Amino acid sequence: MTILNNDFLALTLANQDGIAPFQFSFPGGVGYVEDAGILRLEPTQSSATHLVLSVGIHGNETGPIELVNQLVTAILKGAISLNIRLLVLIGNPVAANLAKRFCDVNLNRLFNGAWQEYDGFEAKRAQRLEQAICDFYSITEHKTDQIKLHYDLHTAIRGSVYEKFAVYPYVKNGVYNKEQLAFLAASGIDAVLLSHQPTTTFSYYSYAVHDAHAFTVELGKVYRFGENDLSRFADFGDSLTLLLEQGRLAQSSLATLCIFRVLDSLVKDDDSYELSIASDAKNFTALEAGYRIAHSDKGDYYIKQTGDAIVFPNIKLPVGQRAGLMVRPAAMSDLQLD
Ligand SMILES: O=C(O)CCC(=O)N[C@@H](CCC(=O)O)C(=O)O
Ligand SMILES: [Zn+2]
Repeated sequence: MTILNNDFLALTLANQDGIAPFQFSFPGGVGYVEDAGILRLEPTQSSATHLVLSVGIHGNETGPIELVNQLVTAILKGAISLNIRLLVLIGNPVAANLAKRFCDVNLNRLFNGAWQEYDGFEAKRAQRLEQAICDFYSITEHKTDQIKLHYDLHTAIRGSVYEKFAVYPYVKNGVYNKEQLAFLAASGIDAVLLSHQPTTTFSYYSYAVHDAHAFTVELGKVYRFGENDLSRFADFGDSLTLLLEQGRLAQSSLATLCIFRVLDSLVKDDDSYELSIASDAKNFTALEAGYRIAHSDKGDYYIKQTGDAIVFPNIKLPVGQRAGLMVRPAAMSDLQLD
């Protein structure tokens, strides 16, 4: 069996509930479709670099899905010669077919085993995706000098002052990887948010459980399939192509990266919860000290310092979930880098 027209996305969307595993060859390696939206590509030459590219963890975030599907097609046709191990995950094909962020529960809150507390499609899917990553990285066990990477690609619901940005999952020693930051800078990323606590996101899972260099990467704003301007992701696509072909991380000066530390996670604590932010206000809009950004019958949240900003404001979610992140600009020179 092969992937018709080398179009892994079409195969995935046509088989959203599952697919019998099959193997095929492509110029330069062997491919394994392991399940719906789960594709492993093994180059002929063994490699110490193990890259996970996940897209569509939120079904309506279609731009990165189209970008990665193009890269996969190019590999399968031989237009990109693959020299590292690659696992491609199209996270939520059911929601993608419905043009929805998720069906039952936000998939990107279910990792690190949190799926065990939920029912429904996404809970099963989070378990399946964790298993796919475990299997993929298992080859690195008892080997030295292995490079485990996971870029979880998203697009944001609103526009952003910094169009492309990354979330650096919480790192327990507070030391950030210079090579990864330089890779993000070279890939057209404008800003990086340093998380302040462990979470149940996909990128945090890969960092915490597998010790991978893992990031949530926001490549712009949400659009429907066919409406994305992929030229806006060209820098990221070029960096990925270099990595796939040569196993090298593109590098640029860190000077172009704006750094933000996450101060607080705003949590929707009651049905009465409101955020005082215009529906068209962009992520990273700076706010004045003392401004009441959140209010509910249970309490308020006031901006602590002028210049603090909100990212991912959203109250269309269940009580108990994250309604936004409060962030504060930081200087790159204040970061501990290795
Ligand atoms: O624009 C929004 O409000 C959400 C965009 C999105 O899906 N972001 C991720 C970030 C994950 C992280 O914090 O690492 C999410 O909310 O799951
Ligand atoms: Zn997302």
